[in-house]
Amino acid sequence: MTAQRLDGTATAAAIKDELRVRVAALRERGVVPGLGTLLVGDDPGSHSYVGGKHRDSAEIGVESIRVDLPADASEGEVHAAIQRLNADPAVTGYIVQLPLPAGMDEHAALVAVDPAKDVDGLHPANLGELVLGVDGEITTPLPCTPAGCLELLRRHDVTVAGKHVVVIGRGLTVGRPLGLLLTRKGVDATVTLTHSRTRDLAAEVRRADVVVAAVGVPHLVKPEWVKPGAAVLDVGVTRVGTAPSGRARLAGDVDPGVAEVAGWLSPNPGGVGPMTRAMLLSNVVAAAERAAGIA
Ligand SMILES: Nc1nc(=O)c2c([nH]1)NC[C@@H]1CN(c3ccc(C(=O)N[C@@H](CCC(=O)O)C(=O)O)cc3)C=[N+]21
Repeated sequence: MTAQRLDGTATAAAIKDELRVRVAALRERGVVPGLGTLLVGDDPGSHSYVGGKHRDSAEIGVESIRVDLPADASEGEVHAAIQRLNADPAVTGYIVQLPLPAGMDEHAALVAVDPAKDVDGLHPANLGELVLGVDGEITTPLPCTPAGCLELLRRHDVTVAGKHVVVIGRGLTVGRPLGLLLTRKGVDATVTLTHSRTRDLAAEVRRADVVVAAVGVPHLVKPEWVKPGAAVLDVGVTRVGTAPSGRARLAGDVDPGVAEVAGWLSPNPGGVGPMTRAMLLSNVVAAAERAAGIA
């Protein structure tokens, strides 16, 4: 492997160390931050991610409020749970884990979250700030995975200003908000946002200084597609079977051969996933500070 490793596990640990200090300061003032999760159904990936979020919270002194509903819960039950989380003073912020069971209206669920408690940064009011607040500092929570991608690059001194970033995937949680974030003043990347109808994806990727793959197609990005020295972030993850040990076999969006061509590569697991969780905690701590009147 020639590419340098964009180590999300180590970077997330450093961020958690910083957050632990801020949580201790809040607790000293009698403010106890709490992270809520609402999980509907039994998707194994979702269960694993939600478990990780609560483990991280415990590590830095953030309380956990976990609400799990069965796969056959009604839309009314989901919305009742959202209203309880909105009203619960122990919940500083919470997320509605996606995807919701097939047929359930995800947009309606995201809109029902109190924007002040939306630590996913996915409420339309908060996503709207990414579009409308182009110039100034924004104080609303940023979507966790896009923010995690930028922070992972920043903490490895990989700059994006003036560079060409090709994002693969236009989904709500990663590609679409990442494009908005990258083109903000002060970040200043030039972005190509590609998707399933892009005509020649390989040609787009070849022009990229930075590639972010967030589609959930195993090993989509091939070594021949990558400009030598480019930075590559492998965001997507797909369960591709079960190992003899019983553990899920996971595959990222980036072919392992890319490590021979890229200048920087985020491992998967151990790259953007832990950063997503660190940014979620960062949003919770910032929300608690805002609620306590701390700048
Ligand atoms: N409302 C909402 N917000 C989300 O942020 C959200 C979501 N829904 N739905 C699903 C995706 C996916 N996601 C991940 C978070 C952490 C890891 C993570 O920590 N992964 C570990 C491995 C964990 C494992 O082995 O299962 C790693 O990459 O090293 C992965 C994926 C958040 N998402």
